[in-house]
Amino acid sequence: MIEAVGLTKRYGAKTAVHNLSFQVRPGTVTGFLGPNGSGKSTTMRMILGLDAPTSGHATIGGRPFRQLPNAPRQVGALLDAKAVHGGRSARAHLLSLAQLSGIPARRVDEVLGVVGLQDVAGRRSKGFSLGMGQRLGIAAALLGDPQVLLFDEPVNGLDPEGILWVRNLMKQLAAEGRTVFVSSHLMSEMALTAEHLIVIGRGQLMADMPVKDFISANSADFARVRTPGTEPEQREKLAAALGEAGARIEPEQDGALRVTGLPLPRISDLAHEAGVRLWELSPHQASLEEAYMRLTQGAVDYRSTSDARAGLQQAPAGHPQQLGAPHGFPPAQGGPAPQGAMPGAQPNPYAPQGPYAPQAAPGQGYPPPAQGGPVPQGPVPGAQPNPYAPQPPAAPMPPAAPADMTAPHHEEAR
Ligand SMILES: Nc1ncnc2c1ncn2[C@@H]1O[C@H](COP(=O)(O)OP(=O)(O)OP(=O)(O)O)[C@@H](O)[C@H]1O
Repeated sequence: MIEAVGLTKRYGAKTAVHNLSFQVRPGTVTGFLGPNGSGKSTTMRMILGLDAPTSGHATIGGRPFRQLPNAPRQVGALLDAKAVHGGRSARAHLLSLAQLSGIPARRVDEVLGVVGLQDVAGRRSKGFSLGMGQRLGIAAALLGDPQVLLFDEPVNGLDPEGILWVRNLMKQLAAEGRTVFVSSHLMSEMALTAEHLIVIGRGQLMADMPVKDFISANSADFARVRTPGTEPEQREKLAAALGEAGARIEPEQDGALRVTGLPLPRISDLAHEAGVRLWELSPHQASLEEAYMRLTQGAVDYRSTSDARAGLQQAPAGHPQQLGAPHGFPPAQGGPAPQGAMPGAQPNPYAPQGPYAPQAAPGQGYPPPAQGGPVPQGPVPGAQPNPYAPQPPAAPMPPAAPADMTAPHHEEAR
């Protein structure tokens, strides 16, 4: 078993991991999820004794990694697949690791077979593709036939067949009674691989639960309800009526309301009784990916901005060009129709309009999210919405970060 207790890591003013406590049990695959920069690798490095915690501690089988007798036989890890001497062949690399740990040389060929690199075992690893490098890293982790395995983003660079192979390998290792801790930022992949999830955002624990509980807690049915965009008071009135009837209401990014806890006919009746006209009342089910994005939305450090292209692409005279949006479609969030759209293109009649288009601030005017989630937090200063990103619903319940974690982020040299 892996255990973290109050694990905290600060790099100067940057808190990478904050007071993280969890257990990773044997016999199941535990997925370790979080957005980029949320502290997954740092946590794994602390578990493996490669980084010293600022406070708290991590143990494997009750002992800190550095106190484990013959650690490579007990713990295997894939942290950085590129951390290989490129001039060495795959076999030579594994042989050197085996020799350092007193592992018999014949084990090298066994693991090369397990990861499917037997035919390229004599090739220098610097010529390996990303996927081959990942396989070599996994081979190194398996070398000592350890009971505890940590994999940091093991499916990076793998093709679909490779991803399936990793998924089955993880499950098989867990079925053999091993402790398998796998990091990823792909919820969809973890939903297929892991039985238990630990989700972090900005170094803090956001969820620690079986995947099936995460699914049932987060992929509930909901209704989307939209009132005329030109009449904000209608939306307020409806939200109040639904709230009184026990619904949970969250604002969606396009100005609609996401309503859980009431069947559609009841919502319709309540709207009618309140004298509110509806422009939309539709049934939905939150996907797991969406649930994860909602959970971690407020804890995302890196957001892309739209590419203005510095005006480099000048439209030829007579052919006005709309940058950053597909021809003929209105911009996201119901802004004005693009000037110079394709001739004959029609505006989207369903696009949200007017003052409702921008998202209402979470927590303003609506009941707070159920289950006492942490305090909502604003977007990264200066961040622009990515017009190409899937549009998750409005901000749910991101965690309040410690003061020093909200400071503008600069990637520091590692
Ligand atoms: N040696 C270091 N010095 C300074 N800052 C660091 C160092 N290592 C990590 N950090 C910072 O700590 C934060 C957490 O990084 P970490 O690599 O653990 O995140 P992650 O969840 O693994 O990210 P990703 O999914 O992108 O790999 C980041 O902001 C990172 O820049």
